[in-house]
Amino acid sequence: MNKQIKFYKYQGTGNDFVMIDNRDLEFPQSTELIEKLCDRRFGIGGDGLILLENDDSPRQNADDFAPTLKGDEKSDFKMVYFNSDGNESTMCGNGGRCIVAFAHFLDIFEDQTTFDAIDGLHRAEIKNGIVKLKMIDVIDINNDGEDFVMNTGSPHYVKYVEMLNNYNVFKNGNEIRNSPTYKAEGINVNFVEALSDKEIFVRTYERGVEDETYSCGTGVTASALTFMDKNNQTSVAVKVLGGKLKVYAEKNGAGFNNIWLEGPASQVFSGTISI
Ligand SMILES: N[C@@H](CCC[C@H](N)C(=O)O)C(=O)O
Repeated sequence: MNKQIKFYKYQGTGNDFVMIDNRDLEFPQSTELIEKLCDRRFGIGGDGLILLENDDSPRQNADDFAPTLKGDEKSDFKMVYFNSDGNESTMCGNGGRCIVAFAHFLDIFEDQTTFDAIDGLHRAEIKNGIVKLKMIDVIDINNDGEDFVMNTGSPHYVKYVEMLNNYNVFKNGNEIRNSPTYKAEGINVNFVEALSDKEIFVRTYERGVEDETYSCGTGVTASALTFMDKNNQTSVAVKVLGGKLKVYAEKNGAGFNNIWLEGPASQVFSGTISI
């Protein structure tokens, strides 16, 4: 007999996700099923799939993220993220903003929340469809030739280019992602063009999607930090193919802390699918 799965589809600046309320742990998780649900022809379609679950993890390093959480107190929910290739992956910034909008829709919190993700606890707030998400601290920004490499919850490569509108993001992103240094672990590759001293344009080739997406939150964050570092700034506006985001951060030694990613996140449609 076919099983019916209730799903919601969310997007944050065009980075789109199949969202499932899995607080009852009934979702029959498998790589094949998730890949199929994310398929744009045979499934619902999405750059990734996200499970919203109850947070049952013992707290680790909670102080930085949520000083209000003590001992075995729980956060409001847990985010489990999978890329469209069906594999569980590291943090997704736009997915994080979308799950906050989803948890708000489910009445899990009113306007501010703390949730657990693979890279630790995240604070977030929502107002008029705009979600502001606190990202993990970035310890340092490394150089690879003239380019930059860092971890903003997921691994990112940042390269500055000109005429980004006409740039071959798929070809060049795929080449860097599959180069000997990065092939095994994989890396997300961001191409950046400065539009002014207040705004950058970012296009990203995503690991696990193995294609360019309309936006990548952890990639936008990484790109923004390189620009803010160079220009000694505490915020920057970011244009992506799917809309606009903003990043705020404070310099801390070789890295940054108090990093926030802000932008729209919304429900597109919902339904049931038989598997
Ligand atoms: N779209 C994401 C990044 C998702 C994770 C990435 N594909 C990886 O596997 O590292 C974002 O918005 O941050």
